[in-house]
Amino acid sequence: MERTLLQWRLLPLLALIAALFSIFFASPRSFQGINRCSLLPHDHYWISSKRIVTPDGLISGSVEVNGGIIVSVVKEVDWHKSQRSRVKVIDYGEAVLMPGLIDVHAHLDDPGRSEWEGFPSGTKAAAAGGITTLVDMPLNSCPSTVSPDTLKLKIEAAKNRIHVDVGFWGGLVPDNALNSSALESLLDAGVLGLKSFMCPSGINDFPMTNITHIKEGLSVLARYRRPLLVHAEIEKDSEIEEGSESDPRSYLTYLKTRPTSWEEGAIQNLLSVTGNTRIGGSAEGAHVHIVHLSDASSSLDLIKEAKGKGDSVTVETCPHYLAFSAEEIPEGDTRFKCSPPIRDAANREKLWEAMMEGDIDMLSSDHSPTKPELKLLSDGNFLKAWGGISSLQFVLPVTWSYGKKHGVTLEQVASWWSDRPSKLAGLHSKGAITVGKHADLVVWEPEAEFELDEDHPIHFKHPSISAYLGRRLSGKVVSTFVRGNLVFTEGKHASDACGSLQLAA
Ligand SMILES: NC(=O)N[C@H]1NC(=O)NC1=O
Ligand SMILES: [Zn+2]
Ligand SMILES: [Zn+2]
Repeated sequence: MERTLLQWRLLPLLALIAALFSIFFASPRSFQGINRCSLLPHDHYWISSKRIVTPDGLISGSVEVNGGIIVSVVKEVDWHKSQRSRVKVIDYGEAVLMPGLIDVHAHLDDPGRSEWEGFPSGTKAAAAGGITTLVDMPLNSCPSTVSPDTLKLKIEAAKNRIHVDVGFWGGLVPDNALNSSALESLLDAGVLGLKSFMCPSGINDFPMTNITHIKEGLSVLARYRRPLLVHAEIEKDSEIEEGSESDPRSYLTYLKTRPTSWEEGAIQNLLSVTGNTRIGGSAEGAHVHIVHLSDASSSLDLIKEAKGKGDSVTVETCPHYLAFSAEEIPEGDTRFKCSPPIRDAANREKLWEAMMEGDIDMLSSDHSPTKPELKLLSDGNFLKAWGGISSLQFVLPVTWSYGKKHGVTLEQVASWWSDRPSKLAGLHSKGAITVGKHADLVVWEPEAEFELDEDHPIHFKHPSISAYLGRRLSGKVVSTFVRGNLVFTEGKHASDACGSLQLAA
């Protein structure tokens, strides 16, 4: 008797607890309360768009996301009401839905030089620009990423501070290049591949490698099937005579210090060992990727020739080489200083031609900022200022704005910025809108124009040093999703930094 009474009293209480439980933990509102990684209170939803860029071409339809993964891609005509009755549908209308960009060449400078950029600001800028994965370069942080211990410092520094996914390249330097167990331990620790310089890097603890270092590095990389990225410039006599009275504020003076023969010489030297990467060669499985090509003449011809012979070689260029020309760089405007240098307008047109022909495989930002003091903006001395372009947030609109007149298609943009980079970095769960891949997505409006003035919210640390400031661009990023989390939309970021590390297994 007593027991039944107790049950009668307990039951309503239990029901109340159950109701409260369901309100707090199951409703969309409470989901938002606990998932601070996403601005969207849903884990399972559809995204509709009239222009979805898929590997099979542009479609009008919907993409279903569940648990951070793309679980279906359906054309509009095949999309039945029943499929979407119980889940959220976000309809972006005419805005383009594309795989998120993968930037395989960014210097985030963290730890050690986070006053130059840093993981939080750099990855926020990436999210605002539709970039869903960044691969961080091993130099400009302090120390450089050249060993398992220094990689560990990167991993620690990135913890809970990255708004998009991040992977790392390790450094191939004279200290580790001829020591296969040192390289193996760095590769075992999870770097996606290695990077080396054929000329001084400008960073003391990242010395340059010679061709023997590169050859040895490739033989280790072959076993891991990971790439070597190379800054291909080699020091030759400059066209400026010592002691001459050349004006350091003139861009032409700087251009003459790094002529095309520097790129050509390095590439010639580099390609003397890439034959080993051919099928049946001693370094089969390794791959050489030439970063930030600027010279569209003999250097490019050499690369084409090597590819023709079956060498495993790819090449990237950067939006700044496609947008700017030497002729238009104002006197003393060191925001445009980078290496290799931006060359003349005729070269820029040839770079575009190579992009359209497929001779250049992909794009990367080479976002390499510094403190404004080191850009020497008031001095305007091109020979002394830090070389590096700040562009991270704008690479998509820049590619589109300057590519339009060359007839660039949305599919090409997705190939240059997502598909090819995902393959280079071995990020096989990323890079395309297909079933089973991470739901890394960008929604953007190619037709929307905006003025990059002081009122435009810029998320990288030092907007004043960006050469893009003052430009009018077309292509506005509306939303960015990283593994299903809506990390950026309508100018706002999700509050928590929930990017994940992409370490090679
Ligand atoms: N250290 C570094 O970031 N260097 C980069 N800057 C640049 O303009 N080219 C580079 O390789
Ligand atoms: Zn470089
Ligand atoms: Zn770089």
